Amino acid sequence: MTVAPQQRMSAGRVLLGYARPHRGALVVGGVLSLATAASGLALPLVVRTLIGNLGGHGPVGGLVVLMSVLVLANAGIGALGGFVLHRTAESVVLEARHHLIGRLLRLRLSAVERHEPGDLMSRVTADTTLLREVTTDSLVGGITSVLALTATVVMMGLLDLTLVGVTLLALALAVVVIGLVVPRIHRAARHAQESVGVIGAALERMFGAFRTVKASGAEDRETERIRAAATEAWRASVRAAKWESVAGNTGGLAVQAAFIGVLSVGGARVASHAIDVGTLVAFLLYIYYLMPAVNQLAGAVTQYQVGAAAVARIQEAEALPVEPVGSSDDEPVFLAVDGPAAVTFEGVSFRYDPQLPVVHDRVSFEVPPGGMTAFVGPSGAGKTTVFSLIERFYEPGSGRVLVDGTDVRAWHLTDLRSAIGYVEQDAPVLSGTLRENLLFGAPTAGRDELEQVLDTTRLTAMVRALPDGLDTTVGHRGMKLSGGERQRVAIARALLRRPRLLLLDEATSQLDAVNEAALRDTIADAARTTTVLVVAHRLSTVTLADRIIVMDAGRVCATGTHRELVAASPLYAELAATQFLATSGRL
Ligand SMILES: Nc1ncnc2c1ncn2[C@@H]1O[C@H](COP(=O)(O)OP(=O)(O)OP(=O)(O)O)[C@@H](O)[C@H]1O
Repeated sequence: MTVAPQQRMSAGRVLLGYARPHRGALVVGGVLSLATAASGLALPLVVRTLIGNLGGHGPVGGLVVLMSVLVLANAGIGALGGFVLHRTAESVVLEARHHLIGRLLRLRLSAVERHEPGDLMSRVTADTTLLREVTTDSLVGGITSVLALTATVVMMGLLDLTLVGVTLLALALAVVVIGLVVPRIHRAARHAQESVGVIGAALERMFGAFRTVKASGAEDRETERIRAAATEAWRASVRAAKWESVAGNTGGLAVQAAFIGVLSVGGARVASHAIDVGTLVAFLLYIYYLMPAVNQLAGAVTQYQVGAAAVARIQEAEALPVEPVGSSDDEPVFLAVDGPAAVTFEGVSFRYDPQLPVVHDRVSFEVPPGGMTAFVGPSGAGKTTVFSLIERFYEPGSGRVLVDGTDVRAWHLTDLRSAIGYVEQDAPVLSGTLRENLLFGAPTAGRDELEQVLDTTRLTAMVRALPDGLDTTVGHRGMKLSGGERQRVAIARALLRRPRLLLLDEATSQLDAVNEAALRDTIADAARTTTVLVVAHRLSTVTLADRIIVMDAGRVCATGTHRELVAASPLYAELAATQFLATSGRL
């Protein structure tokens, strides 16, 4: 998954964007960190005075108390500052997650279909988590370490400029080495995060088809796939750790080198009376204080590389196309009409992707309001795609899809979808209670409506037989419901939205006689109050239809009633004779 360069903001700007709402807390955390460093910086000056006073040249007791106070203040302020910064870092992670989640649910179907769900999930979970360290280590750590470094060097400058020169020379070497290592850290971190995405995708594939994996005896092979992805993530992380370690220790090494240089040059300057011993000791203590600041800065630079790789992956997910909130011309059409809706296809041509074959080739038909219309045709004829275009999951390449005479692109998307009830072929049951499942599309529906819909979908008896009635938990993907029950639960969910248009993609699986009759009655009842379009796989459904649209290879090849089509359409006659499931004996 890649994003055009012009769409990309620098990782730093993106991070600042996430951090902006929390800038107050960041500043407080940063100031507390600085105060910690400052209280530490004062210590060498006190030490210098103390050494000067030793041997009876001045008071010592008060200075020892002052040193103790500084040490305690250093610890207390440090702890508070650390907490404030970590809390803020968590808030930055939350900010990034909220932003990303808000976009993910509005993604276009085509964008989601072209990506591994597990990888998309890892961008919300794993990649955003990395922003926590980036915020504390890079954003705040970077700024505070630069300030602390500057302050330390200024304090050193007040003591002796020659020794400052020696110190900076040693530090310059570290800058060169870290500069060389940084791109390697970025590449390794990026690779590690991609591998975590691959683990997510592999897990999703395995859990998504758990029964098939077991039934196919593919446990070992799938385990190997996931392990391979995990090993790849380990390998890349170890590579990143290696370069991070080089960068981190180069900073420490430079400070040690500065220590030796200052000791040698400083010793010579003490011998030549250019500076006194107290100044040299104070200077050496400052070098000791330089160590954490230099290490922090090196950590900030390396963490930034990890964060930049994470930000790039988050940005890729955010750059995926989302559905328009309003209509295409942004003038919402509010069709506050009740009752069944009409549907018209006017010369609709469509393909899912420019590289894929045409799925609809100038499809035209008209469905008046009310009644039941069945779409039939061989597998792959483009029947389900009709529903996807009505729902505006995709847009036609040419031609128009009209609902109630208005192009679906002119409808406000929310209005359009709230006018439609859609039952997918493999209707999913969401984890939760039966009640939650039913109210999913209409959370405010009342008890009476619920009972009425249960009645329409012939579910009342089943619900009564359940131990907890509507509050029975239906497992992950509705494993506790039969195929027929699942389909009727999905129809009930759709009907509770009081749709003006019900799109029902009939399951291809065989149903028992009871479920078959229940489904048939359900559809007949629904067609009394709403326009029902059914992708039909059963003869019992098509014989019920007021009109049947026969599709073949992306075209409408015949329209009529069952009786008319059996006589007029050879394709329909063949389908009726050979392909429809569950003949109800009404040919
Ligand atoms: N999301 C998609 N991305 C790419 N191609 C798709 C997608 N959905 C369907 N297709 C392809 O479009 C063609 C028509 O599919 P569609 O689901 O509309 O057929 P159908 O008539 O409903 O078939 P069936 O009766 O088997 O459900 C098929 O060749 C299918 O492979």
